[in-house]
Amino acid sequence: MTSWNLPELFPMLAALGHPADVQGMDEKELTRLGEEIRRMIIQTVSTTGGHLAPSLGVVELTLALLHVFNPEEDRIVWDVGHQSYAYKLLTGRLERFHTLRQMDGISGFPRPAESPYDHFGVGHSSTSISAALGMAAARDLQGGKHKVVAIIGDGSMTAGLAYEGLNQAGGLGKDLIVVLNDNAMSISRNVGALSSFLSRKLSRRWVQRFKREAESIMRQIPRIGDDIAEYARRSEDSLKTFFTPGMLFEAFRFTYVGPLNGHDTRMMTNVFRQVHELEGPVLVHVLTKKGKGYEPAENNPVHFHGVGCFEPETGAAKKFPACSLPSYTDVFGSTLCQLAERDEKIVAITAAMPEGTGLKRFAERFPDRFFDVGICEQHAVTFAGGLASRGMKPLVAIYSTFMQRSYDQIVHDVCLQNLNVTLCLDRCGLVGEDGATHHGVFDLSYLRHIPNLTVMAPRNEPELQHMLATALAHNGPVALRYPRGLGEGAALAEEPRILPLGRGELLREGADGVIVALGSRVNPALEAAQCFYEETGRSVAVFDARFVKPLPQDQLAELAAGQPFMLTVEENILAGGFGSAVLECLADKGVLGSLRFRRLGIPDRFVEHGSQNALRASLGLDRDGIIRVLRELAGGTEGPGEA
Ligand SMILES: Cc1ncc(C[n+]2csc(CCOP(=O)(O)OP(=O)(O)O)c2C)c(N)n1
Ligand SMILES: CC(=O)[C@@H](O)[C@H](O)COP(=O)(O)O
Ligand SMILES: [Mg+2]
Repeated sequence: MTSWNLPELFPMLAALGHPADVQGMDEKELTRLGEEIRRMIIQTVSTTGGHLAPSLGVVELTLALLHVFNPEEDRIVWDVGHQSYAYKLLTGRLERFHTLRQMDGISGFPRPAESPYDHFGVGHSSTSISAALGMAAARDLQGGKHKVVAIIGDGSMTAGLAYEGLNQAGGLGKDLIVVLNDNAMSISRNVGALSSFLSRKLSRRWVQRFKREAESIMRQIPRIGDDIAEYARRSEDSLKTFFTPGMLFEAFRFTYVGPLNGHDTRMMTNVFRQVHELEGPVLVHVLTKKGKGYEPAENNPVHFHGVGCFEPETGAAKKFPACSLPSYTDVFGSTLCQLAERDEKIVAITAAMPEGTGLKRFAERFPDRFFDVGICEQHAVTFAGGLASRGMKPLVAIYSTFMQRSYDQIVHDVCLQNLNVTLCLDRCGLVGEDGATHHGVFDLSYLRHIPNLTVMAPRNEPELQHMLATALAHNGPVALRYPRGLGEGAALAEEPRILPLGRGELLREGADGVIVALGSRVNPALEAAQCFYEETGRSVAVFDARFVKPLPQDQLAELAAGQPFMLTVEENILAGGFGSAVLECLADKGVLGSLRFRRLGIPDRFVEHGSQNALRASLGLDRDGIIRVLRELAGGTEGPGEA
């Protein structure tokens, strides 16, 4: 794509000198520009992967916003930001758009470090209203006159944080515009009472019938019935207002406008111009279609929510070398179904991500024991606590990065009460192209210090099976973390077994040093030790700790005895992570002695986007990185400390 002749293929996009140029365009030009934007997004994402359907759904909305609001002065905050590709194309990133989500390329989400038009960093949902309100409060304190606009999806409106923002906005009464992009979809079909409320269809027939029946009832009221009926007839439009979603937002003291056709640019620009002059908080409700303008995505918005490379002509996934390996997510999902067949107390909870967490099959097999709570991670954990308090065995499957939202619920509503809740943290470690907002690199540090909680990580597929069985059989809360992507190719176990708690496994003997690895880093450690032996004749032991809590303390103390060095390897931030736990253990046992000790993990900074393998290599967490540290330790040289 770098060789594309942009002026030839995308003349209007290429001619855009400044986002404000959109303001001078007429309806025809905006339509043509929208077609170019769609074509660019489809072509680019077909080779880079990314959030296709969300971005295609807001092309007209983005054009209407930039036709009325000037991102030089006005502040525009996208919620999640996965739908911001059109916005990026219109705000100076056309030339770099082909680097989308690639290492050293532009991010898949708005990032202030990337562009002055990205007014707030997003990626986790439902933050836009709070952030926008903060910007409005700053504006008013600084005597500013610009507008602040948040664009939030109906799925993101299921999170409590959104209502915390609405509530304060209504209380403060500041000028603030919230655009609700309602496509009736989260990643899957949207769930919850709000979703059905928002999508309530006011059929003319239903309203007519309601009016007839209501009128006949009113007229039966003695003496005053006719007057009331007349009054009701005159206030007919309040009937519609009463039944539109407006009443919900008006309860938050927002002026409600809508619902509008979110693909009618002209009409939206007219409405935004009027809204621009309104005072106080305003909510504009637009109805859009996820994947609009690309039939495969319109027909399958779930698949095309976040998609890998595909053939633009058909939407078919681009075939990479046939790979039959199951993903960790697949193994999790199938094993859970196997265990749930024989234990009806097992129930499963997702926060709007049944496909991503591998719970789709469980939902189909055990519909009564499956709960999609919407994008409500905090609620999910406390809801599980409630289930466990009544003897159920709830399992909460939430990506590591999103589980960060549930920290207090894990402490207060699960571990403090020592409840049988299993937390399954998928996407732990470096997730790749989603980048800094999505890497699951903090969970070991935010979990291992919580009393009563067991924390473990599998090195391969059968270990995941055994750990899931162990977790669901354990009396007390358990957290299980595993990476995004394919497994190691280890044969699945016919029958998952219960592991001895707090016991690791020595996988390779050696007296010339020892590597203590965890989860996804165990196999690279084994490969590194073998390469190091072939290179130097030195034999380094490799130990899979399996448990971060309870740590296999006695095994670690025995392992350290007599060894020249110990190296820990984890895909978690070093601060407070697994290596820290091992170091604390050896220090507390007084066995550090003259042992040279090094920790390999994520350094004290946020890691950008790129492929998982490229990121692991850049941080020295792959086989070659581990070999480099073995050479330093064997040579007695102290390395640079944290990578
Ligand atoms: C806190 C949090 N949980 C989960 C996600 C994963 N996620 C990303 S987009 C999305 C659905 C958002 O739905 P909506 O806001 O309606 O946007 P749409 O994709 O429909 O445009 C989810 C669940 C997230 N980004 N943040
Ligand atoms: C935007 C968002 O937060 C999700 O769509 C996320 O990108 C999904 O990640 P996976 O692709 O790992 O399921
Ligand atoms: Mg939606």
